[in-house]
Amino acid sequence: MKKIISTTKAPAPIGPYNQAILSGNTLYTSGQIAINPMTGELVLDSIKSETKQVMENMKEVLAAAEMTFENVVKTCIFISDMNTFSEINTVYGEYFNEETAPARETVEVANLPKFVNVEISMIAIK
Ligand SMILES: C=C(N)C(=O)O
Repeated sequence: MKKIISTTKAPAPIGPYNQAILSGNTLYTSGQIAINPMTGELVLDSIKSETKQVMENMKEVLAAAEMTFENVVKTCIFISDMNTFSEINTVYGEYFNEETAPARETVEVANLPKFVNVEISMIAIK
């Protein structure tokens, strides 16, 4: 069974995808970028504020599926510049308990939608 997860508390999709799909007990989120859902504007002031907006958006997507970061088992971080890795980790780490943090990969990519600097997707289990 495939259930579409949707919330106005996170940015609306900017293409032909949904914010997340729940399949059984598993939630597959789309990649979040730093769009402020209230204004529709990108938050690109600093890599830290950009990462925080991404994580806040993701928190709302998880909440729409009645989940939290505690449910997350895997994440994928796409970044435009590996030199920002440390700052992204600092913000990202504030959302997870170090001992139960999910599996993850981080990859530098040539470009991201809307020319943002970071995009994060997650898989979570209920
Ligand atoms: C932002 C996205 N997740 C996308 O364009 O696929």
